Amino acid sequence: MGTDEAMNVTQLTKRFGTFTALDDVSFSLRPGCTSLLGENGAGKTTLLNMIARVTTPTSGQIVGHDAIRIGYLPQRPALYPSLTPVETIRYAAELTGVTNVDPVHLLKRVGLEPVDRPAAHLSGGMRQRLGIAQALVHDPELLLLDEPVSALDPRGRREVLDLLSDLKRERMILYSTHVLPDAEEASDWVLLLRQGRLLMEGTVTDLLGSKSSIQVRLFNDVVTEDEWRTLPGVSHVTRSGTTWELETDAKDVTERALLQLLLERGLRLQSLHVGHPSLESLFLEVNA
Ligand SMILES: Nc1ncnc2c1ncn2[C@@H]1O[C@H](COP(=O)(O)OP(=O)(O)OP(=O)(O)O)[C@@H](O)[C@H]1O
Repeated sequence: MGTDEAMNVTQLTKRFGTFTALDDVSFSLRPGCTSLLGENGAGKTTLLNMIARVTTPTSGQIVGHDAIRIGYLPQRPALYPSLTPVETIRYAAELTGVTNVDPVHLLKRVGLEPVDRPAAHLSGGMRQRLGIAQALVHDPELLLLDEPVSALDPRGRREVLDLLSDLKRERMILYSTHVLPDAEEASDWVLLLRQGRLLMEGTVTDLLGSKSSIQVRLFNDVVTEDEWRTLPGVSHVTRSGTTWELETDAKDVTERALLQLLLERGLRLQSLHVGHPSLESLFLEVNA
């Protein structure tokens, strides 16, 4: 293991009967924050469960995870609905045999006031932060989080992603998500899983390459798919409802040509949004 690698996963495979949920996955976990990106059923939970030692691999190994303390926030964290945040932390500390935890301090660390309200009455974002605090009780060196933001509203999502960006300065984090922008937010490194296989790994910039997606909506939907396709830089055109999505590797050139086209045709723009390509088109790219 190199000095920068805290844990090595080697040829990890997990089968459930004849079904292979994780297939020959190898990577090294680095310091900082890594996101595990993949669609539903890609094998994210299966991988996290094995790193957290909840389940054992069918074959392959994980080297280094015995030497580090690991905290795990599962997809559906077990919070006792009737316990207040302080009681929740005290209970988690008792279960893990930790005696020196200051619940109020820990709750403040994750941005929660020690409110006198049972977990059942907290907002989704607050409950998730309480779950994170619970996973931090024994001061783990590696924090594993399974889809920590997917069930949250935009505000809760923002709060938790900001918290991860903050926490990654003091410990390693590995979190799973099926949404590309969530992977981009807090992570320094991304592992891309599909159907149990590790498709690629790298920084978000590596994964995206120079691809952008331009979403365009007109008041009159009169431009044809072929016309969008002939704009310079455009490699892929899809349509959802009245919105066209143009994938391009030269967004400025495409945008200019697009505006020129509208001007020439006297068409009015309803909305234009430049963002990342979808996860699906990333997969197409990798498989090409
Ligand atoms: N105990 C099990 N028995 C049989 N199949 C399982 C079991 N656990 C997971 N699987 C299957 O393994 C595959 C990967 O599941 P996993 O939960 O790891 O995916 P995931 O990427 O976490 O997806 P999600 O976002 O839906 O949680 C799925 O097809 C799932 O149905």
